[in-house]
Amino acid sequence: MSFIQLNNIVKTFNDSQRQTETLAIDDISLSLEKKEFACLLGPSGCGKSTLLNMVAGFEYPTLGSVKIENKVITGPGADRGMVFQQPNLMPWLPVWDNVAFSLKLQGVGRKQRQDAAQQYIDAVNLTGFEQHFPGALSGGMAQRVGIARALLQNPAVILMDEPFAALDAQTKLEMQEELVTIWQKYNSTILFVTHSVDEALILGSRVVIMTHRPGKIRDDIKIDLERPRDVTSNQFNELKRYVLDVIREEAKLAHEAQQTPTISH
Ligand SMILES: Nc1ncnc2c1ncn2[C@@H]1O[C@H](COP(=O)(O)OP(=O)(O)OP(=O)(O)O)[C@@H](O)[C@H]1O
Repeated sequence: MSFIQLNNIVKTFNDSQRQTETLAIDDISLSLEKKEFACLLGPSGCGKSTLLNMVAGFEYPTLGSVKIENKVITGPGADRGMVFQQPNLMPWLPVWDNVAFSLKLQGVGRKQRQDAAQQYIDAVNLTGFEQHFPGALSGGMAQRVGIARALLQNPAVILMDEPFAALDAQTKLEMQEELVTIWQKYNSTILFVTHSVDEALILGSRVVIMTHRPGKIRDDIKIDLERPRDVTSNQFNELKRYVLDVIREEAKLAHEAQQTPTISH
């Protein structure tokens, strides 16, 4: 039995005003093992975020089931930490208090929250910035706070929706390296949505490619490259060529299909 199981997922969204429904995901089955770092890659609108949100418990499948440790997911839980593209920090709270926000909600005292936050602040290389407020942080630093906040709950699974998309290239590279270190240190299972082939191949132990909408699994590739990944190596570039070919073919099919996104009632 796999750690996370998505079984025959179909997802439609209804637009009651326009009397239409969108078939976003069409029969996806996917299993993730513990400690996997799976990157979800696919064209815009293919349902990557929807799949992630179902594992998070923010969305539910129309058909099929999403299970973690063989239990159907019925809502968000502390076993799953989410990191979004924007970290959505509380501007009136210093870094440490943002990181430990879930403990504040549980009524945990200040000293305990501060102590609990410290190891995660250190893990994301923000030592010394504990008392800074979000307004004084760069984009990369703010995203580090978001990651530390997710880690503090010691989740078995970290769900990441394009967390580095808004960062500059240099910061992105640093954050990718740090994330791999964190993944190795905390033995996390990560499901990571990205648009970037390079990012998927730098991070993933597995890259799952989706088709254009309605999303299906187009390819599922195990990435055995040594870490840290050498983006200039032949093996990296062979894989990159392969993935780019699949994506180009998918884009061509999408263009040819010229499919209308909605089904009228
Ligand atoms: N709450 C919603 N209501 C209606 N339609 C939705 C909703 N959420 C997603 N969709 C539709 O479902 C499809 C899949 O959306 P989703 O955001 O999962 O795709 P994505 O692959 O993450 O896209 P992108 O890469 O552009 O972020 C899209 O057509 C989107 O418009």
